[in-house]
Amino acid sequence: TWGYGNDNGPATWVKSFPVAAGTRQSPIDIVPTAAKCDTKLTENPLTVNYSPEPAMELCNPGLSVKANIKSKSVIKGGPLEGEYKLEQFHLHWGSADKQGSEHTLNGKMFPAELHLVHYNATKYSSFGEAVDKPDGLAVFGIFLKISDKPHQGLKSLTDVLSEVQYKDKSINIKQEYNPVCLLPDNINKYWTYLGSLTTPPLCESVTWIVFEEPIEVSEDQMKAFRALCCGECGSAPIVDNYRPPLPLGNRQLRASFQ
Ligand SMILES: CC(C)NC[C@H](O)COc1ccc(S(N)(=O)=O)cc1
Ligand SMILES: [Zn+2]
Repeated sequence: TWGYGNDNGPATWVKSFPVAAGTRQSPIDIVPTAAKCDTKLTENPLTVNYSPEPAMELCNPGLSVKANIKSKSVIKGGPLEGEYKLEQFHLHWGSADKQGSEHTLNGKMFPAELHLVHYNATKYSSFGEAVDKPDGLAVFGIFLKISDKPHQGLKSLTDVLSEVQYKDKSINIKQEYNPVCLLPDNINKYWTYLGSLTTPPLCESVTWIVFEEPIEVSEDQMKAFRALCCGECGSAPIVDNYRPPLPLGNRQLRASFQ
């Protein structure tokens, strides 16, 4: 099956998923000077209405760590038509701080990138129905950068990652958890473009919203992600689970700010 190794990594995915060679693939390199500032985005602010998730499920599907959301947490506005409902969030990270993010900023990689995955609940009845529709999904991309202080919101997760160290392990976070704690302070500054899932099946169904402001995590929190395993005890660590950027091609990258 697909992965991030030499024999099954991003360059091989096109064999089983021909859309990998499509015209609206993700991630991309974000070049702020090439983005068009669109006042329609500022006039129609992005609004986030997340709710606390009681007993949030955290799992290790083998190539990342993922939290599944049951509560009604929704977003709308900005580039979006209709209301999009939060389905799950997960991360991509590197084996070292110099790499790990999927989107890059003027060619620079961040140590990690957080994805909050939403589906168009106005038009579709489930994530599974929305996942392959051109207006099906909206994903928040949030860069992580290293600071000497741990990220308090992520701490509830990084403190228990050892309990989902192995593939197919899952736990419930006891304390109720509101994913709003993962967002940067300023969500009014973002870039947006039409793209895809960054892993197979690579569906061209995502309106990407990548925030300019990173969230700050500690080196110890990065080490906790890097201690997760791809399989059972003794298997390789989950690291460098990122797809390198694809060409923007004819797409317009829009900015919500000057
Ligand atoms: C075909 C469906 C039902 N299964 C899809 C599978 O869950 C993968 O879903 C996803 C969801 C989000 C992303 S990303 N990195 O672009 O945010 C990638 C794959
Ligand atoms: Zn992702």
